[in-house]
Amino acid sequence: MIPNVLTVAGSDSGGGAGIQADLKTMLALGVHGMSVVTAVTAQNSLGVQGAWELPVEAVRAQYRSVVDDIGVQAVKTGMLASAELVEAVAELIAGTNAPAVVDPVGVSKHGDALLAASALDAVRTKLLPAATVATPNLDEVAQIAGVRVESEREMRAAAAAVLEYGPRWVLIKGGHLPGDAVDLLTDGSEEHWLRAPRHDNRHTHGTGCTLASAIASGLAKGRSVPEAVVEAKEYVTGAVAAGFALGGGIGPVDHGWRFRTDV
Ligand SMILES: Nc1ncnc2c1ncn2[C@@H]1O[C@H](COP(=O)(O)OP(=O)(O)OP(=O)(O)O)[C@@H](O)[C@H]1O
Ligand SMILES: Cc1ncc(COP(=O)(O)O)c(N)n1
Repeated sequence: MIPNVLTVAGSDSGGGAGIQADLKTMLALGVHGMSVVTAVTAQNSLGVQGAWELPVEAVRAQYRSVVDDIGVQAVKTGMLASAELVEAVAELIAGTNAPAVVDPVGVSKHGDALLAASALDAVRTKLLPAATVATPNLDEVAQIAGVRVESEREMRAAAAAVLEYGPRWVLIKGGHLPGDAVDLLTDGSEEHWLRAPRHDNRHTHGTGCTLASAIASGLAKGRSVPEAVVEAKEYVTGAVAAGFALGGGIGPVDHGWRFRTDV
């Protein structure tokens, strides 16, 4: 049986992040990808030119259509845009009997806001408690938990601060620190450090979405959280290494890097 994985996220018209990155990752990792669109962005390699949220009713209806008939073995959330959408999605995933990977997307790589400041409280009190794994980057940790991380050592305190909000596991992504690309996975008792060489490639659009979707795909296949995260890290590291130029700015990671034999 092919496991079903659902992404609840925003559309990136440029195809590098959001829903598009999620579905490509799911295909590459051998699961059936499905989507609930929360917002539509006009986006390319230069930034986000516009964003439009969907009504809560449209988000709920998409979710129910998928879960009630097809069923899901894992859910991933990304851009949720507003407090109203965060609350609705948190309630939906809390009521679904499947692991949830929550990527608390705050701003794009170019600094465009993808979440209203007024939604942060709902992220802390509703969304994070419903997460099996939360995957904040360092900017999101600062926004959500008020903890600034400037060195690998400080990632431990950041993880503890995020775990206070109730996710079962947290993966602190250290992609924005200099040096190796180091992430910390912990549930408060086990600690797993994931280290990969930093690829000196500016075409890294979509790393966060890709990593979270890869984790959800692994969980849907029945992997444990640490196993799914190790495999997802390998996948995203290869995708960053193969990232390619597109447009005039930051190009996407290559979701198809494992399939390429002809370029
Ligand atoms: N240059 C790089 N080389 C190798 N791995 C990287 C690089 N940049 C990021 N990563 C890895 O990619 C994953 C995503 O981390 P990152 O901190 O970039 O997430 P993000 O900030 O949510 O993504 P984005 O910056 O695209 O919004 C992590 O596993 C991180 O270590
Ligand atoms: C619609 C949408 N969702 C998420 C991101 C962040 O992308 P990432 O953190 O993977 O680079 C984005 N740029 N656009």
